[in-house]
Formats: sequence, C-alpha cells, structure tokens
Amino acid sequence: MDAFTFPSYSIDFATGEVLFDYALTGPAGEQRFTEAITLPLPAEPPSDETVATLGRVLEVLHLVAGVSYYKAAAPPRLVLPAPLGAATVDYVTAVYTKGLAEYAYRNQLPHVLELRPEVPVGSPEPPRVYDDSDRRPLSAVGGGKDSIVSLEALRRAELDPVPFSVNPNHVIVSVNEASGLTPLAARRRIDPVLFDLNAAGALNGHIPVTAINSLIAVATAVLHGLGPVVMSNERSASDPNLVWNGHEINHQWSKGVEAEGLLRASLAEHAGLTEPYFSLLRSLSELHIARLFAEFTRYDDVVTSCNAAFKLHDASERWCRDCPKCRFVFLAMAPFMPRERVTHIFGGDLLADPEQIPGYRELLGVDGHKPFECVGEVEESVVALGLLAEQDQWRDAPVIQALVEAVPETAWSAVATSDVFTPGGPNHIPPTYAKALTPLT
Ligand SMILES: CC(=O)N[C@H]1[C@@H](OP(=O)(O)OP(=O)(O)OC[C@H]2O[C@@H](n3ccc(=O)[nH]c3=O)[C@H](O)[C@@H]2O)O[C@H](CO)[C@@H](O)[C@@H]1O[C@H](C)C(=O)N[C@@H](C)C(=O)N[C@@H](CCC(=O)O)C(=O)O
Ligand SMILES: Nc1ncnc2c1ncn2[C@@H]1O[C@H](COP(=O)(O)OP(=O)(O)OP(=O)(O)O)[C@@H](O)[C@H]1O
Repeated sequence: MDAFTFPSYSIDFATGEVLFDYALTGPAGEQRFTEAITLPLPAEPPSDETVATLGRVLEVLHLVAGVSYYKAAAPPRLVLPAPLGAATVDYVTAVYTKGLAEYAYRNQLPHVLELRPEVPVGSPEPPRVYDDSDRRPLSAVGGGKDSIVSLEALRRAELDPVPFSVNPNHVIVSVNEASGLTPLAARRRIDPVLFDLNAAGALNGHIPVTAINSLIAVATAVLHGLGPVVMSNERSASDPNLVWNGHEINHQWSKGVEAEGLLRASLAEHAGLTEPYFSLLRSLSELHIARLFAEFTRYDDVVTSCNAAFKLHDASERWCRDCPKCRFVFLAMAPFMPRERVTHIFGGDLLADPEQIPGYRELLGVDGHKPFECVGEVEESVVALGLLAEQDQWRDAPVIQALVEAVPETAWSAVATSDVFTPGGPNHIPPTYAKALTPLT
C-alpha cells in the first residue's frame, strides 16, 4: 500500500450514527474501512449552529480516528481530504507520528516518525465562534482512579459534571452507578475487517486512543450544549519511555500536555471552540492522585485501572493483578490506605507475592526501561516504596523487603528531594476549574 485516504464521512441525526470511511490504496488495489461512532442524542433536535460546529469537530475526529487503519500498512503517503489551518495540520501530523511512535519503534518503521500529511491547497472557511466555557462540564470516565478523583473534585466544587464514556463496559457502568450521577455514553465500532487483517498478520501496535476518545467527548459536549471536556491526565503522562533515532517514544503521548495543547489549538482554529478541553489533574503526579483517591471509599468495589479489563475481546473481569499497571497502582495506593482496603480493591495482595518482584524492579528503574503502559515515573515508585518501608503494616511484606534492598543508594538520595506531592508543570486548566482542585490538594 502506498497511500492512506479519507474518502468521506456522514452523520445521521435520527440515530446519532457517524460513519467515517478510510482507504488504503496501492498497486495491488484498495482496502476500504468504515468506523461507526454513535453519539448520544439530545432531547431536542440541535440548532443549525450546533450542527455546523459539530461538523467541524467531526472533521477533525475523522482524521484522527484513521490511525487505527493507517497502522495496518503504514504507507508513506497520508493524503488529507480538504484544506486545513496550520494548527490542525500540526495536530494531525503529531497524532500520526508521535501518537504512533511506540508502534513505529516496536515494528521498526522509522518513516512513520517522519510522516507529513499531504494537504489540499486552500483555506477552510473560518468557523463560528462558540463560547462554551460557562456550561456544565463533560467529565470523561475511564473506570480508573484518575477520572474518579476528577469527578469528585468537580462535584465538590458544585460544577455539576456529566460523566461521559466511550463504549462503557461493566466497570465504567458500575463506577457511574457508584457516583450517583447520570452519565452520557457514545458507542464506537471499529471495522471488523481490521481484526481479520490483524489475524492475517497485518502490521499492528499501540495507537493514541485518548485522542480518539477526547474528540468523541468534545463532539458529544457540542451536541448536548455542554461545556468543556474535563480529562484526568496526569503530569507523568508527558514523559517519554525512551528515545529512538532522536525521537521520544511515549506510550501515553495522547494523554500528555503537548497533545492537549495541540488539540485545544486545533479545536479553536477549526471549530471555533473557546474552552473545549483540558486535563484537571495535569499538574499532579500519579502518586499524588492515588493519595487523593484514598479519600473516596464509595468506589472501592468497582474502581479498575487495569487495561486488561478494557480489551475489546477476552477482557479480564477487573484487575488482572499481573501487569505493570496493576503493580504500579497497587504500589501507589498502598501507602495511603489500610492493607486490608487495598487488598480488597485489587482482590489480592501483590506485595505479598514474590512472583511480582521482577515486574516491580522494572517500575523502580532497577531493570530495563519504564514499561510501555500507563505507569508513573521511577521516582514516584521509589517514593511509594520508601513510604511503605516506614509502615508497620508493610515493612515485612516479601516484595517490600526485596525491593528496598534492590534500589540503589543514588535513587534513595534522589527521592529525598522529590516534588511528587507538589503540583507543577504546564497545564491548561481555566481558573474556575483550578479552584476545584485546590481544596483537595
Ligand atoms: C486494552 C488494550 O490495552 N488494548 C491494546 C492491545 O490490544 P488487544 O489486541 O490486546 O485488545 P483490544 O484493545 O481488544 O484491541 C483489539 C485490536 O483492535 C485494534 N484497535 C483497538 C482499539 C482502537 O482504538 N484501535 C485499534 O486499532 C488493535 O489493533 C487491537 O489489535 O494491544 C493493541 C496493540 O498494541 C493496542 O492497540 C490496544 O490498545 C487499545 C487501543 C487501548 O484501548 N489501549 C488503552 C488501554 C491504552 O493503551 N491506553 C493508554 C493511553 C495511551 C494514549 O496515548 O491514549 C494508557 O492507558 O496508557
Ligand atoms: N472509555 C473511555 N471513555 C471516555 N474517556 C475515557 C475512556 N477511557 C479512558 N478515558 C479517559 O482517558 C483518560 C486516560 O485514561 P486512563 O485509563 O489513564 O484514566 P483512568 O481510567 O481515569 O485512570 P487510571 O489511570 O487509574 O486508569 C482519562 O481522562 C480517562 O477519563
């Protein structure tokens, strides 16, 4: 295949169904795909202005959601369907290069990191300006600790959040029920042809899924006349796992602050949205968020951060208790709650199981590089370990004993001056929302 194109998209306002068409083309022929996204419909039909703004958001989503199909062949040409402004070209370029960086690294495809889209000459019509800043926020819920902290911070600040998810599974449904708030949900159906191609050995790998979920959330907020989309992406999401051929490889790129800024700029330029999207937890470390989560016990029976529970096929019921994310979140929550509570949340005690030691050595930077997963920085893991080693309830746990001995002296001295509990770093949080977080932190 030598090119990836975007033949058309359509929306049916009777059902909320949006169809995005894609094509991989080359000398051997064409492979078409159609992704279907069903937006929740509002009680009243949308105004012409809303339809126009929604159309602009969907144009960007059409481009971004193409990554799933582009990656099946990684052709050298990415051919966009219409003229775009500079900020939107920058965003789309970054999604296909930085967002696919882990995929490029694992498949040894350096050209993906250098991909530049071909954009038709011309300028898009300027959008209508749409000020949504004072409306109820749409708060993205992924079922894990982070979105729960945001939801509760917004609720305490009386900002009246609407929980929102893409394809909510039983975990997300239970988290929403525990919140007592009435959620909105969108459906997303990947073209099953992609799964057939994967089974036949097509190129495959990680994609920037948060970029897709984010734009579906913004589209839903516009359609329902709601305000900003509030994400729960933390400070450490911006840090790369490694550097390859001079490029940063970050598993969590589309959760990072760079992606957030590029998406905001694109939505302002292309859709006229003044305050469309930001992460409320941007200035916090994962460890800090885990400490905040410990204040809320109503979600203990349902909260699940393990990615295995969110697979499209053969998902685990809740925590798998044997992956980097389970290991990290257990380590991060344990210092801030009784041992019985964290063991209850996970359905087992990971720090009592010596089989977990090799995985924890990676998280602590003793072996290998930071795993390709949504886990905190090495520094956060070392700080958590230090806190646990001081507690009677954990000091004698087999994993804690082994890890305390494994961590080198240099790492202990580095964390002595750690800022993991000091909010910091760049963020896009509007002042009204910054106030929502202050009482918690
Ligand atoms: C749940 C998970 O981690 N899935 C990744 C896994 O896919 P797997 O085959 O084990 O399961 P499925 O998720 O059911 O996917 C089936 C195939 O579908 C393709 N696909 C899926 C979703 C999508 O949006 N586009 C797709 O093309 C994919 O090719 C699968 O083969 O391994 C895959 C290959 O490495 C990953 O692509 C799957 O990742 C999902 C897209 C996913 O939802 N992952 C999140 C849990 C995730 O990684 N979140 C990151 C956020 C990173 C970001 O920048 O957004 C995080 O939490 O750090
Ligand atoms: N299915 C989904 N629908 C909408 N938003 C989602 C979905 N899954 C994740 N998100 C959002 O994407 C961002 C990144 O997801 P991530 O899985 O890191 O967060 P989380 O589930 O809240 O917490 P944790 O890090 O503990 O898993 C969060 O803002 C989360 O709310």
